[in-house]
Amino acid sequence: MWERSLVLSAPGKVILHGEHAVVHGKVALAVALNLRTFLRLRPCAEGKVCVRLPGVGVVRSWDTSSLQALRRGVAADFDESKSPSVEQLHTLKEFAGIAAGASAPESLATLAFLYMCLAISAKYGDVPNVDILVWSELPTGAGLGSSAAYAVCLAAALLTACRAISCPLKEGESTARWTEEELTLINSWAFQGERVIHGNPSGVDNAVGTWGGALRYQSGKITPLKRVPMLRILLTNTKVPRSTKVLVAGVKEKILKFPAIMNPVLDSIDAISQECQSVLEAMPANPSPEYYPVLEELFDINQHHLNVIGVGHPSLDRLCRVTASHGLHSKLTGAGGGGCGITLLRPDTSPLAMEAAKRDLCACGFECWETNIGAPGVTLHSSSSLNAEVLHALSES
Ligand SMILES: Nc1ncnc2c1ncn2[C@@H]1O[C@H](COP(=O)(O)OP(=O)(O)OP(=O)(O)O)[C@@H](O)[C@H]1O
Ligand SMILES: C[C@@](O)(CCO)CC(=O)[O-]
Ligand SMILES: [Mg+2]
Repeated sequence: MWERSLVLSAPGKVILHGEHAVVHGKVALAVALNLRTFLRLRPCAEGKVCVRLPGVGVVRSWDTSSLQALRRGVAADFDESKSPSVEQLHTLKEFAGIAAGASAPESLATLAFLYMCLAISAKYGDVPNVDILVWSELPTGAGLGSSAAYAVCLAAALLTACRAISCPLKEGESTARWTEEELTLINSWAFQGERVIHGNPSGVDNAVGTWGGALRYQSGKITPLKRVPMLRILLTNTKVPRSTKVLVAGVKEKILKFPAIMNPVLDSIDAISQECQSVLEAMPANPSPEYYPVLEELFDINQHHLNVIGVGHPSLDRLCRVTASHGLHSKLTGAGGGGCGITLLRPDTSPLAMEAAKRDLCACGFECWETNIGAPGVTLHSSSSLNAEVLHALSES
């Protein structure tokens, strides 16, 4: 029986370099964003599991006993190292009334919840009677890792409710984080949730959502960057919807069709990530403008490569043209095909030039904002540490 009320959160991410190539074993550099997904976990007294996901319009509840029965029917061998099987997902879809090929946000979010709830509780005990509310500052499906932040929050909440990990927030503390070992477990289960949503994720997004900061990621190996300078980044959401799952599948198809053409492009993206890492680690904390031409050129080259592998979009071309007219360099971030782009701001970019660029981007119907990067990973919060907007969103019942 779960008795406490908890709030936890995980950050979204920005990929500086290496999106898509990272799915094929290349290096990616990613940083946590100061926009987060929040989850409130409360006991649900009447033998029920309740889930509210206002971001994707889901309000569902199930009897705990029916989930226990479903769990026995799906398979007993759930593990954080095992991918969800086609048969398991098929059974869960039938149970939740989700059509076979459904890929709508609410269907994927419900399926990921059901899978993680059954799999985690099968490994660590009974399905807990919990009431879960998820609210996010992140736009959904825009390249900022909303699926991973959601999966990391679910993994942390469900593992805590099943007592597979501790509840480290002490009386009087405003925030707390889990141990490295517990974070590793949260990350592994979040990866399974990402698999339900994405099909074939690399794991970079859930790693950043779990550990935060700035990371180099390659084939499951997570290395925090030695030193990250204060980078100013303008984030622009083109608001063109797209699905990471579809884009990742499209790149795979292109590689299979033209291996001799596509593999060198992926190798070049890998080299860009490595070059960028060397430059970042050599930069002082408050870098002077002379470091920027290389970073800008790497943005330009990678943006061309991402177009070559088929994940560009006319809206992203426009974003790059608009910022270039103000002397600024941009690339898409995340899966592409629309969604968000990032623009590197130089220390000597004048406030006037930035305002002019923002005005022109907004005139295209885009939304933009300057971001802080390197936010903390998954975190437990006391209610008193939450700002008014988050408290308001989480007090909806
Ligand atoms: N706040 C949320 N509540 C419930 N489900 C969410 C939430 N945020 C994201 N999701 C799930 O994640 C899906 C979006 O994932 P997708 O990977 O396509 O985009 P993204 O993670 O925002 O971008 P990227 O993977 O390129 O960084 C949604 O369709 C939904 O199923
Ligand atoms: C496109 C991709 O590389 C990043 C999505 O944020 C997919 C992944 O790594 O899982
Ligand atoms: Mg995603």
